Amino acid sequence: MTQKITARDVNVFYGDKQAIRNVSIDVDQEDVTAFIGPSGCGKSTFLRTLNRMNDTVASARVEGDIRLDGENIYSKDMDVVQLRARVGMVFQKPNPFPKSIYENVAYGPRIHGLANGKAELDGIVERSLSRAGLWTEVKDRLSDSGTALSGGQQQRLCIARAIAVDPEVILMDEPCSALDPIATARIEELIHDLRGRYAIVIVTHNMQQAARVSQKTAFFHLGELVEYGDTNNIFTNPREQRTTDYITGRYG
Ligand SMILES: Nc1ncnc2c1ncn2[C@@H]1O[C@H](COP(=O)(O)OP(=O)(O)OP(=O)(O)O)[C@@H](O)[C@H]1O
Repeated sequence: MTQKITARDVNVFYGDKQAIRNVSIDVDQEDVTAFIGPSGCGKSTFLRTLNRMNDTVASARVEGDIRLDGENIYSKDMDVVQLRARVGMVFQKPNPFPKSIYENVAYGPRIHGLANGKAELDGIVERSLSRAGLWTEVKDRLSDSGTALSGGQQQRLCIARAIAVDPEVILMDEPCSALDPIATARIEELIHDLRGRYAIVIVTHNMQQAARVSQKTAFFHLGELVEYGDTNNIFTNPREQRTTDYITGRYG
């Protein structure tokens, strides 16, 4: 297993309030890793440390060591725009730009200078939409607005947008929580298809979803990483009482 991300002794504060306590974790390249835990336990906060999205929150402070392929992502030399292309993110609520489907996907490659001319850009757009499982549905209406798509299609468009800049890691923060069961199933299938090409980390409230899509599961509680291991073990044979309590529905 190749470790794509290594995090050591990570603490996150919002002002005086500590949201993450001494979290250390390795994220494997080949796996889908799920972050689970009750509301407010810090899953999203920790996820957002992995591409420095917390930089956008004025009160947030991150301590500790987080590396992408061994490179310290909090070092002064790190180009955050570049980092967020390498570590893409998909949010809870689909958030396409109010632009055409084509532009939603083409925007990133264009600003990162990934395409040499229109034909190459067209190729990236087609490949990204195909990988996101959306191409056949939208290929005849690429100039329609991204916001006119259904919620599930919008979320796949956001995944295509992340894919378009050729990321190494995709972070997903409850990507299905605004979607119906059919759209959810499509995203879960898509996560299966994308596995291996990208390291994927998904925050989910839904334990069945974590069990279905992930190979590794991390259980967070009150800002701590209580237990981390193979998804099968976490759900069938957890080591910690707090994990047992959570997966058997005693809280959360
Ligand atoms: N921008 C912020 N400013 C201040 N406190 C915050 C901020 N964002 C999160 N918190 C606090 O940090 C803690 C962890 O929140 P976080 O959203 O990471 O948890 P979560 O496990 O993802 O929860 P949920 O599942 O409800 O989204 C909570 O106590 C929350 O109130």
